[in-house]
Amino acid sequence: MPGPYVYDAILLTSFGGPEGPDDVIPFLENVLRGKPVPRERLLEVAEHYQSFGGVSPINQQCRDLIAALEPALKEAGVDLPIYWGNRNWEPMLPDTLKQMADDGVNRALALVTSAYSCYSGCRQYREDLHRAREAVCEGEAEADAPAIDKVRVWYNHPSWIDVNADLIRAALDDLPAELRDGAHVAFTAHSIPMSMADTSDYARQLHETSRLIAERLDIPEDRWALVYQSRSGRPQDPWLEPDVCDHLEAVHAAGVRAAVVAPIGFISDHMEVLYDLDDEAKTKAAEMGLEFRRAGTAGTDPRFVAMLVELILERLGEASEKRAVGAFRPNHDVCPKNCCPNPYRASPV
Ligand SMILES: CC1=C(CCC(=O)O)c2cc3nc(cc4[nH]c(cc5[nH]c(cc1n2)c(C)c5CCC(=O)O)c(CCC(=O)O)c4C)C(CCC(=O)O)=C3C
Ligand SMILES: [Fe+2]
Repeated sequence: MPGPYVYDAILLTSFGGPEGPDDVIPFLENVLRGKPVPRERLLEVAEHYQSFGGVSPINQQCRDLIAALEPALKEAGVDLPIYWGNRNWEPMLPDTLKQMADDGVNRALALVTSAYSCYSGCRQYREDLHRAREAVCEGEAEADAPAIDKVRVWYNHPSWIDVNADLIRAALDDLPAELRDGAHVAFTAHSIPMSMADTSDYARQLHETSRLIAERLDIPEDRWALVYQSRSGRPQDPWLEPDVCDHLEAVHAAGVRAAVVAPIGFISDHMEVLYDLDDEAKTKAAEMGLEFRRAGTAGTDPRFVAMLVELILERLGEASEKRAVGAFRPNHDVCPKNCCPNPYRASPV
């Protein structure tokens, strides 16, 4: 077996989702605990999940990703176990960390399923990991819980650009030939409150990813835009805009006849993609007579999986370089103190 490495396990760290109708409300209560989000919004989103039988696609997507990652890691000569823990639903991170501690894991590398930096996608996961370690120790010496580092965000990794560009190309090619050349591309990501956006690189990174993909596909600046979806929170709190549906209405009014919506903010077809895009945005486009295609997500695309292996190899000291394209350097491995601050309260990490 190769090694020994600094790490003795990989930890897929994700959001979690309900796996049946009875899970939906407790899951949403976990997501929104302590968050300034009205109960009406919770109940509205519960209906989105219930319309899919109360089952979120995300947990199966995590299982599929692990099934793809395991052989790819072995192929690269890395024989490390992959554990899996979530923020909001089983398997919950404290249970996973307990298992890891029982198995004798000393130091693990967390693969967080978020390509961009903000409190939700970065520090909140680090807080979750911190609390999970505390739960494992339960008053005993903290040394009993595995130490955990996190891989860098990959918004500007060449493979992330390649995979998403190909998915968008396929959606464009699926449009009627006479509409293809004038088609508009709307890159979308989860909206976040301005209080979170102003203190992170989220919008800057998303813009860079969008720009790099548009450049790759030869889409001129006036034919693409970065927009947001799935706004939550209180109506009076400002969130990142424009909303994808408002944007589709605006480009349609300006004469656009076909649009591709590309959910670059998500690594797989999460509930937000299935509901807010495949249902809401698509319906809106149909009402207006706008030809609409939704580009796919990375999922278990072999190039995406290979990129994740590469990010792991970087941290094992086995990659020849840290690859990044465009105007910015590869993002940091270790988050500085002021990285993605908690906009709601003081952070324990
Ligand atoms: C930036 C970001 C990502 C991308 C980075 C990452 O992947 O982490 C993301 C991913 C996801 N968000 C998800 C689900 C939800 N997000 C919610 C609420 C919120 N998301 C926020 C931001 C983000 N969310 C924010 C600022 C809120 C408001 C409350 C708060 O400040 O935390 C709510 C509550 C209901 C609502 O209000 O919409 C739900 C159910 C799922 C699972 C989907 C599935 O089941 O397939 C995934 C992958
Ligand atoms: Fe979310």
